[in-house]
Amino acid sequence: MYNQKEKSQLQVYVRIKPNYSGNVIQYEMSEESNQLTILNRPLQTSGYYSLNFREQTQFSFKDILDQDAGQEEVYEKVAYPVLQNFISGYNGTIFAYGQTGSGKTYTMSGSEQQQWQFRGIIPRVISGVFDEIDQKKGFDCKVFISYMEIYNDNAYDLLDQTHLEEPPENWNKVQFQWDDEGNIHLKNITIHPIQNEQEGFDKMITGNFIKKMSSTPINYNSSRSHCVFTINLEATEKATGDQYLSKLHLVDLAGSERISKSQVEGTLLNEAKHINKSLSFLEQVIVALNDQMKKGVRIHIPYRNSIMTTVLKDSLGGNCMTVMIANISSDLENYDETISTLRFSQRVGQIENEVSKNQKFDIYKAYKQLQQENQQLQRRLEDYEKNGSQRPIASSEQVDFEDVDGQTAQYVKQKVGKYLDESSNYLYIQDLQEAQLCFQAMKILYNKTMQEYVDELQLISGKLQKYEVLLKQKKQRIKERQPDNMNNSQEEQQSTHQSSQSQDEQDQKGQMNKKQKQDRDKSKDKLATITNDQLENVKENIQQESGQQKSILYQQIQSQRSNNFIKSQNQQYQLNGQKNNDQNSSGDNPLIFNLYKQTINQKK
Ligand SMILES: Nc1ncnc2c1ncn2[C@@H]1O[C@H](COP(=O)(O)OP(=O)(O)OP(=O)(O)O)[C@@H](O)[C@H]1O
Repeated sequence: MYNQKEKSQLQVYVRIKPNYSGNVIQYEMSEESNQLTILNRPLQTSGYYSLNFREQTQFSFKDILDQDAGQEEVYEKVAYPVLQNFISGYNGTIFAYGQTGSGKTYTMSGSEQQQWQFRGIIPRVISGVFDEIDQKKGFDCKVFISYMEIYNDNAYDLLDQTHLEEPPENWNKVQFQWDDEGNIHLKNITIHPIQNEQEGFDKMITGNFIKKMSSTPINYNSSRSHCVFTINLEATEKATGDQYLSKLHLVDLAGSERISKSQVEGTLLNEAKHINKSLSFLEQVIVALNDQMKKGVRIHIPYRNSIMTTVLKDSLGGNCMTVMIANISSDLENYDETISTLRFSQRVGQIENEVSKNQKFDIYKAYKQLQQENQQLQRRLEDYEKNGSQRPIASSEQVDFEDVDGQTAQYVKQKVGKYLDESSNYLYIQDLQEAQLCFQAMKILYNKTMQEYVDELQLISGKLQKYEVLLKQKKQRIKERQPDNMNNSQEEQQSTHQSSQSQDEQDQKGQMNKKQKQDRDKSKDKLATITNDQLENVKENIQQESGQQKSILYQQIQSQRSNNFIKSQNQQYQLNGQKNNDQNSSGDNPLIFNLYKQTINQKK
């Protein structure tokens, strides 16, 4: 999107018409650099454009639309960017240039059979304009259409309904008038407001119909005229009342033709001469513009030599974003014309336009502003004459943001903002009024920043108060827990120690329990996997073991018995005096039973 006053190089696209004949120009395309290289040349060349071996065969473009490029792709790549700028208030031109039959009308209007899917740039732009306007919130938009034909260097209105009844020779010619500043004004052309795309299509169809009616039966299939379909947009910003006016020319030029080759006579010869003449005037304008650019000084550009160059004055070297489509044929028979179109396109591609947004000058607004300024200056002059010095501006003369429009207010605020945040080193002030606004902007910014600081400080102090209360509560709790002397604290320490000890013990216990449980679980798991044979083995082992134990016990009991027996015998002997009691030596002796029990328990 362009900002105010920017350089814009003319953009040139090449579109290659599909060729189904075997005799073709061979070419190569480089996708990265968008270069088209012609690889072969015909054995024999003749006619208008002479070729030699030093002929340029490599050409650069904004983009190459090869034979398979569809109408939608052409619209998206070529027309849509121009349309977007047009909606934003910049002038635009799209023109198709090329030899007869190379596809100019197909590109601009579409298929002659009127198949909707093959519609060209003009109907697509009409739809696009209304789509874009729908998105343009905050603006009131009005769209106007005019349609003009330039035939034999005369211009006619294709939307004048009277032309449907009158023969072309009775039609009013469009008049061109140049003002002192070099602007062109048209007379005898109707400009039609349209509300929607359907009304736009209706105008296009009406214009094409009138054009066809005017064609002689001989040139029925070939457009022998230049056609200029123009859309004007008037966009008014609702908030400010500012108006932007932009115009978009969609131009289908007549085909360049080699007279000797076409061998035409009479009317057709006359037409061909006019077409070639106007195209050569177009070429002269392009050459002059290139010259001007190279030299860097203003030279005369011969716009007035033909009506077509007059109409395209703004589009070539003026305030306009201009795009050219060079339509070429890849038929070897058209080699010279194709090379000629390619050469012409390279010269066009070097032209630079200077584009800017077209804001409508509101004379009433400007008058009011000047009146206000004048009053202020007069008062200051009076004061100066009275006091001999400049007094400060009285508050009644003070201008503030409420007195200026939204755009000015925003501009001043942005300027001051940039100066204060140091993205700009200077603060340029145009007049006293702007100086007042700058100071006010600074005051607003200062107050805003101060308010932000105050808010931040209040937030911090609130947080601090909260922390203070929490701190107090904590201190209080600590105090409450501290009784009169340190003993308590020792006790506290001890109890803490004990509790931590018992805690340790509990932990240990817990861990042991846990371990035991784990072991039990493990054994359970093991038991679950033991087979019957293993169980029998275990049983046998236990039996063997208990047998061994029994015999050990038996031996122990025996020895005990004999000891006891000896002891008791001794006692008996001691008590009864040498009396022998055999009863105490029996196996059912309670002493043996207890010993047995004791041993079993030990074993367990
Ligand atoms: N890209 C294309 N795809 C399919 N058909 C095409 C293409 N370009 C052109 N044609 C067909 O070629 C024929 C000639 O095209 P067109 O009338 O657009 O040429 P022109 O350059 O406008 O000729 P003139 O200068 O005589 O008006 C038409 O029948 C058109 O439908």
